[in-house]
Amino acid sequence: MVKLAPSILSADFSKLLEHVQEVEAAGVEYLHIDVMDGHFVPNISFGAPILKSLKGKTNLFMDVHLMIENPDLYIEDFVKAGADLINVHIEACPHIHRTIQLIRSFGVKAAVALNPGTPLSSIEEILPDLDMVLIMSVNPGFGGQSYIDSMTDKIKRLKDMIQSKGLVCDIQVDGGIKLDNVKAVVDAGATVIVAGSAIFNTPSIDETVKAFRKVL
Ligand SMILES: O=C(CO)[C@@H](O)[C@H](O)COP(=O)(O)O
Repeated sequence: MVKLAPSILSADFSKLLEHVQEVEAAGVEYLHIDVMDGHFVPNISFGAPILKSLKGKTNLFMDVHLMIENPDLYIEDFVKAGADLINVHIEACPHIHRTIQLIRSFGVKAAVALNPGTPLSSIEEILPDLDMVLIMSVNPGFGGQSYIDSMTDKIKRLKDMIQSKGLVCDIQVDGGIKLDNVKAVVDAGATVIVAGSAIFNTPSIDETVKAFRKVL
């Protein structure tokens, strides 16, 4: 089954717990935590204390997307704060094998994200060590951008790469996903869908999640 991962970047932070409880009650599987440092991406979001504040208040799987430089320095903090999966950008990790081992040493799942302009070949060697690959379908930094159409073919090629190696690895897609394009993204091979503005900037989170579920 395709999993849904609402990105709290688009939530109203003054009602964060309420919003998290709403998406959980609506039946999503993951909570996508977008961490931005103002260096790797041109925006600052929040750090581990926000994740820690949700610890014990939700049973959602905590999917932490680190859009930061030097992620190795912060991985332990995010695990202690409640991360179930840590996702680092290949562009921010010169020693990606070591970074993946570091993530695994804390007993959580490991994923790597690729910016739209980064080729799939950059993760070929590390693919057997990953639980998930994130294809960014917008340039990271902001919610509410438009899906880059050429990413659909990239998702298909990643699916072929995973299958040809006989691996089991989730494909997450993030950026510009709406009710009207999510089916094409899933048909291409996505198994985990991130949606921020499409879920949180709607009159009814519950109805929107149900509408996504109907398409997935
Ligand atoms: O990581 C990012 C942006 O950098 C995403 O997770 C966005 O937050 C998704 O938002 P929408 O495009 O769905 O509004």
